[in-house]
Amino acid sequence: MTAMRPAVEAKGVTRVFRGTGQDSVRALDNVSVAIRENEFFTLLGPSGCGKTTLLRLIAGFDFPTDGEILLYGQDIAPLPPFKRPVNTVFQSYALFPHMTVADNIGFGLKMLGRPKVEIEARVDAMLKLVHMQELKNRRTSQISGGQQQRVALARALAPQPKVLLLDEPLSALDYKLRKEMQIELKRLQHETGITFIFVTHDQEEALTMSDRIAVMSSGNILQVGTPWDVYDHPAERFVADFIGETNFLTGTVENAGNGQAQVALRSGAKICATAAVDFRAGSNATLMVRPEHAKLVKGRGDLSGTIENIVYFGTDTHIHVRLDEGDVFMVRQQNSRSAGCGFENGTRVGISIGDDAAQLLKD
Ligand SMILES: Nc1ncnc2c1ncn2[C@@H]1O[C@H](COP(=O)(O)OP(=O)(O)OP(=O)(O)O)[C@@H](O)[C@H]1O
Repeated sequence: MTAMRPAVEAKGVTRVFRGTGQDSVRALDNVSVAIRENEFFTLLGPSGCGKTTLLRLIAGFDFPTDGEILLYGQDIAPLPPFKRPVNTVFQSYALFPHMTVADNIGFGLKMLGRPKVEIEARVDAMLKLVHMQELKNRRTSQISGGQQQRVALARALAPQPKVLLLDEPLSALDYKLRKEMQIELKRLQHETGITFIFVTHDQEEALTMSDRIAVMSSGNILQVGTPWDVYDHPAERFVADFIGETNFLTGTVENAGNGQAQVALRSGAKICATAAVDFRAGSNATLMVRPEHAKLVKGRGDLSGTIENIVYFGTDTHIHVRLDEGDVFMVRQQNSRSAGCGFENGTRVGISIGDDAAQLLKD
């Protein structure tokens, strides 16, 4: 099956930046990952976790200290950046302000020495792809940020790379435009069939756009999975905490097996949880419960506490409950037009955690 063939593979890649004297930074630490052909693959993680470093190694702007990068099974170490079937869209766009939109888009093809008629046809096709035909002869200094972003994409796509690397390409755009461009990028990836490797530290952007996400921290990939995998079945606490909002509860595992566990909470309640790895009975455990998977009840629940804060968000309401054990637990309720959330600050409430709501985590 061609769809499963890795387009890009990192095998045991380490990149150490040596500073002056003793200090050195291990930006990537023995990273292995396989990115499939035609995939929208996202590298997600906090600032400094190594996302850009991995992208630069794939592009050929930098070299691994150890390990190798394969493109369709071939080690690409000997290939300089311009010989790799890979192109990059930078955060800054890096357009030429004195050139027209069309000349910017055709620039890479011109550098490759392609014939003029081919360049013109390709530029027209790219203008159509990014819906910019009308602005063909404008200088890029005379178009908006969102339009510049489209030109940068068209320019990177014009030479028909097999892989497109995108380093936080939407971060300079305002919220609405960013949302529009997210949909636009998905459409472009779908229409061109090119493998996209997208870097972001914005978890919402990663969840909405990606086929699969690699969650990174301190030079390591902690989990690779679909948006659903990493949101609903995070393998460890860092992933659960970094993606979306979540509640953590501590308890003791009573029995576990076959991906399930029963955990006794400090409140005395017993909760059934899914478990990505095996846990031994008697061990201490951290449970994760997403705020939308818990329910406030007026009587007794699995947990009990007092409402401390109610925050209205339009589509939903976040209700913060101070548990009797001391921590704050957040419940998210969807709003309806006809009624408020039905609770008030200072009210004693129970929190009910459904059978399928909790996940046991590795710390
Ligand atoms: N040329 C360099 N020399 C020394 N250290 C570097 C160099 N480039 C990156 N680093 C360090 O390597 C680590 C990873 O950096 P990288 O740029 O890959 O992170 P990132 O996840 O892309 O972060 P951001 O989201 O802030 O762009 C950081 O600690 C960074 O300071």
